[in-house]
Amino acid sequence: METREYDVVVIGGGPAGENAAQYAVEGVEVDGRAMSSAIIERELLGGECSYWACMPSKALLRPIAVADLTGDLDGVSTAHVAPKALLERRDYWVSHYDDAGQDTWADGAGIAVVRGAGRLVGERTIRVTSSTGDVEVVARRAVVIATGSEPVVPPMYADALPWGSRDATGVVEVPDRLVVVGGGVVACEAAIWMSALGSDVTLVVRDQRLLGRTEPFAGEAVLAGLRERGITVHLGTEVSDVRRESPEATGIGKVHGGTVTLSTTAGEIVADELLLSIGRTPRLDDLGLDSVGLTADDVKAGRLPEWLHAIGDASGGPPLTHWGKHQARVIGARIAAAAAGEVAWEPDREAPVPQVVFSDPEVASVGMTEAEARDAGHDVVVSRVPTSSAAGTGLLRDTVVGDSQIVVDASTHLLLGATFVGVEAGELVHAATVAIVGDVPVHVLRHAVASYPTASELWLRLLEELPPSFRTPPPA
Ligand SMILES: Cc1cc2nc3c(=O)[nH]c(=O)nc-3n(C[C@H](O)[C@H](O)[C@H](O)COP(=O)(O)OP(=O)(O)OC[C@H]3O[C@@H](n4cnc5c(N)ncnc54)[C@H](O)[C@@H]3O)c2cc1C
Ligand SMILES: NC(=O)c1ccc[n+]([C@@H]2O[C@H](COP(=O)([O-])OP(=O)(O)OC[C@H]3O[C@@H](n4cnc5c(N)ncnc54)[C@H](O)[C@@H]3O)[C@@H](O)[C@H]2O)c1
Repeated sequence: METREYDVVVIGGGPAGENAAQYAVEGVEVDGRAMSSAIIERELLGGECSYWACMPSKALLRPIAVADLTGDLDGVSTAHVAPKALLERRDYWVSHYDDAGQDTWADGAGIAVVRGAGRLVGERTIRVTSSTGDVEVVARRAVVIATGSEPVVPPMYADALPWGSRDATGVVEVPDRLVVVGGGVVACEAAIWMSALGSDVTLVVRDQRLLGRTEPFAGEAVLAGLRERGITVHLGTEVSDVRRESPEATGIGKVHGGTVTLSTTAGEIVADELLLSIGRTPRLDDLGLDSVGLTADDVKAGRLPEWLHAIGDASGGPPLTHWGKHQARVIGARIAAAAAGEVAWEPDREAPVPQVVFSDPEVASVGMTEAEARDAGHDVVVSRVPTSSAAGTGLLRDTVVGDSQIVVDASTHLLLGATFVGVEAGELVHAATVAIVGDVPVHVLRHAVASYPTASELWLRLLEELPPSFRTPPPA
């Protein structure tokens, strides 16, 4: 069998893996020789994010948001979604499911791409299996696991061949009636584009609220937004049985057989397709972890030998592209520094994780919710204002919905968390991320002047709503 050797070998070419392969070796020379890296990829280079997750979902949601906006702005004619053109836009943004562009990028960055499924067979050694035969790939210095995650499908659902997120983002046949199980991020985003494409959408949510990890007021605003679109949402509803007439694996985005019937605590729900979106789990099976004496739990807990690293969804951390890419930069710098006999500089604590949900209204958050901050023992002060309450936000639409909130530590005046709901939420949250990472107390943040009339002036409103004692440093 052919053996190839590189300094760094990354299993999985999603956004996390690609960044790790680049950062671990870029500009690094050891013993007068440039460091080398390889990515092992069994599907499309670019990963879930590029073809079946972030890119297609956002490509579908943006025109819908723009059409909605024109319906809510005097002085402009209302635009309407054109389903065929919307799917063509999706196809453009996923490069028609062709990864030639990513191949060109890897080539330009000097990263080797080994096609096939990678499996550890010993320390720093990976067997890559493909239709053209097996190759052994050896890492001189480090192996990075970046194999992503896959949707959770409990046995009760498996025989019905439900849609997963790949089917929703890759939709080809629009079912007349779509039932979505789950009330998280995928459900709240996919319900919007499936409804805009013409499906009659029903959400079945086990919890009493949507987007359970965010502030309750955010989930309430998204619930109202979905219902306003004519989407039915059953909260606090358990599914006890799933039946489907003639299930058939017809392919991604096509209807997978006959009528689906769900028995639920809200009654029987009949639909033409079922989208199951109840979370994802790290993809660590079939990776040969046992060959090096490890289990999936070791990977998720970070109990790894010094030559092995895990990043992105596979690491069990927050399953978000930007977080995986951040981990890749940190791990990449560690590998590069170690090769040079140095230790990479890192801040003394982990960065807060921001997330933007591209629902309607949009929800963006970073750091702790109020409840999480109190549970962690902080004495907190909270400021919440309507997102419409700055001139800059008010001007953006005729109807600005949602609230925005900051959570502040009462003794240090440091920001612990922030949540924005509504227009420009995804852009407004970055200032909060910067303030948290930079330890900027709110009495200093007041002096970061936002231009009038921009959405960022909402920060002024949030800071003004804090008690006056938060305008000067806390007593020593
Ligand atoms: C519908 C949807 C929308 C999303 N939208 C957003 C968003 O807007 N913003 C955001 O931040 N996040 C979003 N996410 C999450 C985001 O997609 C993931 O966090 C991200 O893709 C994780 O990147 P990764 O590199 O860790 O893994 P992946 O992107 O899953 O890539 C892993 C790669 O590893 C390959 N692989 C796996 N096993 C092997 C093996 N044994 N050998 C070789 N190759 C292997 C796979 O083929 C894949 O290409 C979304 C997720 C979904 C489902
Ligand atoms: N804009 C974005 O950043 C974005 C968009 C889509 C997905 N994602 C990522 O993808 C991940 C997966 O998304 P998701 O929506 O599948 O998961 P999620 O964790 O966001 O939501 C899962 C939902 O399913 C429910 N649930 C869990 N187990 C259940 C069960 N057995 N029966 C019924 N309901 C159950 C939960 O209560 C929750 O409502 C997210 O964690 C997110 O990080 C991010």
